Amino acid sequence: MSFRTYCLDSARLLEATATHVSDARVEAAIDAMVAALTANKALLVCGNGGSASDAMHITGELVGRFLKERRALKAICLSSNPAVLTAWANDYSYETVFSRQVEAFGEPGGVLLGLSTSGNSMNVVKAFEEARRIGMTSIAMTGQGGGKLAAQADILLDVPSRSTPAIQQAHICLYHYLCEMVEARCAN
Ligand SMILES: O=C(CO)[C@@H](O)[C@H](O)[C@H](O)[C@H](O)COP(=O)(O)O
Ligand SMILES: [Zn+2]
Repeated sequence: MSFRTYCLDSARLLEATATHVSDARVEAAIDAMVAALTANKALLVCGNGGSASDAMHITGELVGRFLKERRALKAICLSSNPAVLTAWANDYSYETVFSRQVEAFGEPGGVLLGLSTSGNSMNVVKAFEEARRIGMTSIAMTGQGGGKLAAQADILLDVPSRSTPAIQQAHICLYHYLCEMVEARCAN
């Protein structure tokens, strides 16, 4: 496949995502994030592999800055502390590395944003179970249908594809949009 074809396929998936993921669902995600962050409640973000880097990317935009000068926003990445991840996975289980941190940092009124292209990564699914127990709003960014996360998430943003890298590319577009809108509404 040529790079041109690859780019055109990626563009087609973005177009399909714009149709499949309704503005109403995206607005609901923005509203939940803004409500939490303006109340100084934490936004927790997690994912595995490429989605772990996405979780770091999102929290970097919000703690630091995206496009505007404004106050810091309380966004915490659950995928980026190797001591916590390795100790807990080594002593207990990898399946609970994120739920343990939701227990530590989560609070009623906060938000959990989980990224999983399959929607079936058990550590992300268990983090959503813990978020529900605590009384947090949960947002899942997934591939088509949402997998197991579809039944757990309050708000599902599912990219209509089964290709992990293609879904991740659409996730970047989605979360940059979320960051831009959240930053605009949390400007002061
Ligand atoms: O970045 C990639 C593929 O593009 C991989 O590292 C990928 O994120 C890993 O295989 C993940 O473990 C996949 O997990 P998930 O997206 O199904 O939750
Ligand atoms: Zn990748």
